[in-house]
Formats: sequence, C-alpha cells, structure tokens
Amino acid sequence: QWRGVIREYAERLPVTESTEVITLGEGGTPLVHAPALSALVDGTVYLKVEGMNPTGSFKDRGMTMAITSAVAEGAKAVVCASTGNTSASAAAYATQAGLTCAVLVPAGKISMGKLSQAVAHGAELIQIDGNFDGCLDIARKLAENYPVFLVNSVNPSRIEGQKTAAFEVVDALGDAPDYHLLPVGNAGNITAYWKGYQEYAQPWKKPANSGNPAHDDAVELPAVATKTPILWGFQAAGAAPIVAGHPITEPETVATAIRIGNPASWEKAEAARDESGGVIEAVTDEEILAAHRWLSSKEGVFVEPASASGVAGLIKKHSAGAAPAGKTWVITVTGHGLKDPDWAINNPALQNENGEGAQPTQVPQDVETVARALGL
Ligand SMILES: Cc1ncc(COP(=O)(O)O)c(/C=C/C(=O)C(=O)O)c1O
Repeated sequence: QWRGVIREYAERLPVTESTEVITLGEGGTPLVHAPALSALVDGTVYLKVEGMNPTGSFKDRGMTMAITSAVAEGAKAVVCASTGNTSASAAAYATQAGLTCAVLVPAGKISMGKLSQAVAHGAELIQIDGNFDGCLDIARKLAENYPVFLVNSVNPSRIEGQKTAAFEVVDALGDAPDYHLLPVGNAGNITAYWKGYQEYAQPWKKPANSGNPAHDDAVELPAVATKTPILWGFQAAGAAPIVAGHPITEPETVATAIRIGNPASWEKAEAARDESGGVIEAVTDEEILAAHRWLSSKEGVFVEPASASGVAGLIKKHSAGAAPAGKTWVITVTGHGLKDPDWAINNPALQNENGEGAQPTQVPQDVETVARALGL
C-alpha cells in the first residue's frame, strides 16, 4: 500500500517518526510512455501524470507537507491564494486535518472543477477583484497579521513535498532523464524539481542543525542518480514574466492555472534554469491547446490546458530543430483534464470546419441506427 510521499520519502523530508502526517495518499503517480511524442523526437518520452493525485494536481505533494507542518505548529486555520489547484488541495488537506481553510481566488478566473472542490470541502472562498498576484499579496499580509498559516509555495514545506516527484522519476527510470519539461506559473514546481534532482544526485544526510535531535544521528544515504537533467520550463506567452524579464501586470492566457504575472519563486526558477543548463521559454495559447489536444487524442492522457505547456514546449523546440534525438525526456503534466472539461468540448483544435465542437451524437434507441451512426 502506497503510504503518501512523506512516509515514502521520510528520510529526505523535515519530519521524524513522531510527526503526525496529514495525507490523502498523494504521490506514486504514473510515469506513462508517450509513443507519439517519442516518435516525433526520435527518443523516449515519458509523461509524469500528476493529475492522478488525490485532488487531481501536483499541488497535493506540497500540501501534505504544508498542512503537516501547520498541524505541527498548532495552526487552527490556513490561507492560500490560488488560480485554483492550490485552493482545491489546501481545502482537502485542511479538512483531513480539521483546520479551517481560507482561499483567495481571482474573480471569474477559476475553472469550475477547481471551484467545486474548494466549495465541496467547505473552504472559506473569497473571490478577489484582481489577479492571482493580487490574491497572493493579500494572503501574505493576512498570514503576517492574523492567526492563519500561509500554505502557498512561498512556504518552504510546499517545495519540500513537491521535490518528491523528482525522486519518483529517478526511482522509476533508474537514473535522471536527459531533459525534464514542465509548465512554469508561480515557479514553485520547477524550483522543487531542481531541488529534488540535485539532492538525489549526491549523498544525503538530514541537516543536523534542523533543531530536531532525531536528525543528528541520521545515517548518510548514497546518491541515487548519476546526473541531473536539463530543465526546460514553459510559460504562457501572455503570462511570461520570467521570459520577458519583468513582471506582467495584466497576464492573460486560456491556461488560467498559470495566468500569473509576478512569480513568487522567480529567482529560484532562474537558478534552476541556469544551474541545469536549461531554458524558460514561452508557448502561445494556440500551441498549448494543440498540445492539450495531442495528449488526449494521441497519448490517451487528459489534462487541463496549462498542464500541456511542457508538451507544447517540446513540440515547439523540436520544430525549431532544438530537440536532440536519442534522448530520454520526462514531461510533467500537472493537472487532470476534468478540472477544466470545457476545453475537451470547445477546444478550437477539435472543432470542425464550421466551428462546431465535438458534440456527442444523439439517436433513437435502435441498434441499427446506432450501428449506422458508428459507421459499422
Ligand atoms: C495545473 C497547473 N499547472 C502548472 C502550474 C504552475 O506551477 P507553479 O509554477 O509551481 O506555480 C499550476 C499552478 C497553480 C497555482 O499556482 C495555483 O493553484 O494557485 C497549475 O495549477
């Protein structure tokens, strides 16, 4: 039985045997071979399908650690700003821990699937007249001035939890891939992957000065990977502050999850890019929606639009002749397609010549008619 990322990787996380772990069984997600993308780049491409986490996105990895830390510190309430997935995850883990949860979301810019999760778990849901960056500013001020614990990825425990995805990739492949690709919004995830890959590529011992006597006699663990991958991060062209080199005051993209203009982990994301010898570049909404469609129609993997940004990036880099052949690639697809189902029906890449979506056919309850409708 998979025990959740904290128990599975306890020797590499800031916990001890006596820590009360709050978990919904997150982690242990599928690493799925992508035959069509592998053929495209003449290499081996795997998808790290993070939509298979308990609340349907990679955020659960960080939230199990953040809520576990909140409980350890005696918090009674947590707060987060979110484009949707963080709030869905915070609401679920807070419920599991018996904490109240306040979530601040940009008014009218959160997908129905994510909204339904925060509501279902009884979060105090506040829609802010502004964008995600404005919500994060308020959340930080609330945590500074009121008895609420901030669980956004500025909280280092989120990064600790999310680094376990890199461990799982190496454990599954036997070493790090040559390249790892992923979307970049608030930039916590690229920061976490780089931390995980670096830690796994060298001997590891819990930091003795963590103030936790149990760490002082921790054993040193050997390196697991022989190398670290090159990281390629991708922002939506209308919300690409790291690419532009300055904040974007009015970020715009259909990929609402990464509609972020001033990433909290900006510097750490640049460090991950530079230390890994990688890039952070932009992909357009059209390229994102085409990649979203590629995944569902060619690889059998259904994701929400922002999650396809890494795949859009690989396709774009390949068409520019910048994707070397014979390599091993891992692309993190970050959230399940059910989070934002409209794009499965209304994706322009799916519509026919007169702009109709792929509406299901309706016929009378008659087997011959159905057979004809199926073209049998
Ligand atoms: C599906 C999906 N894919 C990619 C990202 C970008 O990850 P980061 O670069 O670590 O921010 C997000 C981020 C969502 C939030 O920031 C939030 O939920 O508040 C996401 O939901």
